[in-house]
Amino acid sequence: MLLSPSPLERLNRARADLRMGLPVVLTDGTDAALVAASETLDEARLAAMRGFGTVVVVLTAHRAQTLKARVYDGDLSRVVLPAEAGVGWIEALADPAEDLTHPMKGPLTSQREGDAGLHRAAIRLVKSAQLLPAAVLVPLPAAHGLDGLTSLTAGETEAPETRLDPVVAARLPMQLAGVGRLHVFRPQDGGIEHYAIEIGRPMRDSPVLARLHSACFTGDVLGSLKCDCGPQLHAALSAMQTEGAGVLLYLNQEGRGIGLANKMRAYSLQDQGFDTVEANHRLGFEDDERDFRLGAELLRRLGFEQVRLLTNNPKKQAMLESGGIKVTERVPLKVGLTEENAAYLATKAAKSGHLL
Ligand SMILES: Nc1nc2c(ncn2[C@@H]2O[C@H](COP(=O)(O)OP(=O)(O)OP(=O)(O)O)[C@@H](O)[C@H]2O)c(=O)[nH]1
Ligand SMILES: [Zn+2]
Repeated sequence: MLLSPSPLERLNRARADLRMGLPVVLTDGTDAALVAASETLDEARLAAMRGFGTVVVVLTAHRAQTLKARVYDGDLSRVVLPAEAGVGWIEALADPAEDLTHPMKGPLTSQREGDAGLHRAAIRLVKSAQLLPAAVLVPLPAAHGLDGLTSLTAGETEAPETRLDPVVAARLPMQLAGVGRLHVFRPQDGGIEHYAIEIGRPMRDSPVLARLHSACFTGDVLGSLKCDCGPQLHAALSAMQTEGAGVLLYLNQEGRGIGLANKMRAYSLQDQGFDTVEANHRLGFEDDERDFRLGAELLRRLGFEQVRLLTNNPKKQAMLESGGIKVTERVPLKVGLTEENAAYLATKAAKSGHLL
């Protein structure tokens, strides 16, 4: 029917459902399962899920290793929910906040038999909802229909490259960069908007000075000393002002794509002595969960094919190039070193390939 939601629309609906604590149905042709996010599931819905059979908590291998749970599926582990365990137990499994003060007790039993395809899709889904990467899953009898719940196939949880549509652009005079134009772009999947700021009147037929800046509420807005984002943002705007032209993409990928709530969880772990990469792993994330295809798509939409990229991150350059944008030059952006962020910057250089 013309009015029914497309796979992409159902994907975005599923993310909203999980954030509300509502389970969704995942299928893969032969099997089906009910999936909820560990972080938002309540006791009543957990009890209803138990009615279908053995419930498992799906953890990423990173998180499972921290908890010493066995990993039989490569990148993830399916931990069986004990009969007496409730949502508090699930939360302790998912959230490392209390790992040191209240270590998980008792051996964790991981499932070994059967296929983990739906479990993998479940992790992908909760991550893309910017929740803790731990899902609660129970197999459903194949023919079981659950009215009103959003249903997706495992394949549909893999977000295709997001198309972005221009919404509006308007003139913006700025302290550091002079007069520019701010463009707002909206992803077709209904996700969060991203911004592009054109400084001056950049030409389309020569490489433009460009910055792809990932949102950092703490650094950009609050002037946090834990990272270098604020000074980098300001230095990029100033460089574009000096040059008379440039384009700054402000991508809403807070916390290298894990969202502010998870970034603050990572900061708590950093206060316990873990570095920025270890903290992401303890939470169950990869070092960097950003999708830089977005930047290439935005530049193309604005008519830019070649850039001189302000960055210290060679991966950004590589991703842009694989997205079809020619990077004629990498322009280093080394500003904002403080006593508080020296270790953070050193870790990025040692573990994430950033150039010092
Ligand atoms: N997960 C996590 N994210 C962080 C932490 N500190 C900063 N961030 C995020 O890291 C991202 C940094 O973005 P950028 O400065 O654009 O990228 P970059 O990889 O540092 O590369 P550059 O172009 O060299 O700056 C932002 O999304 C910040 O919110 C942290 O300790 N943990
Ligand atoms: Zn920052």
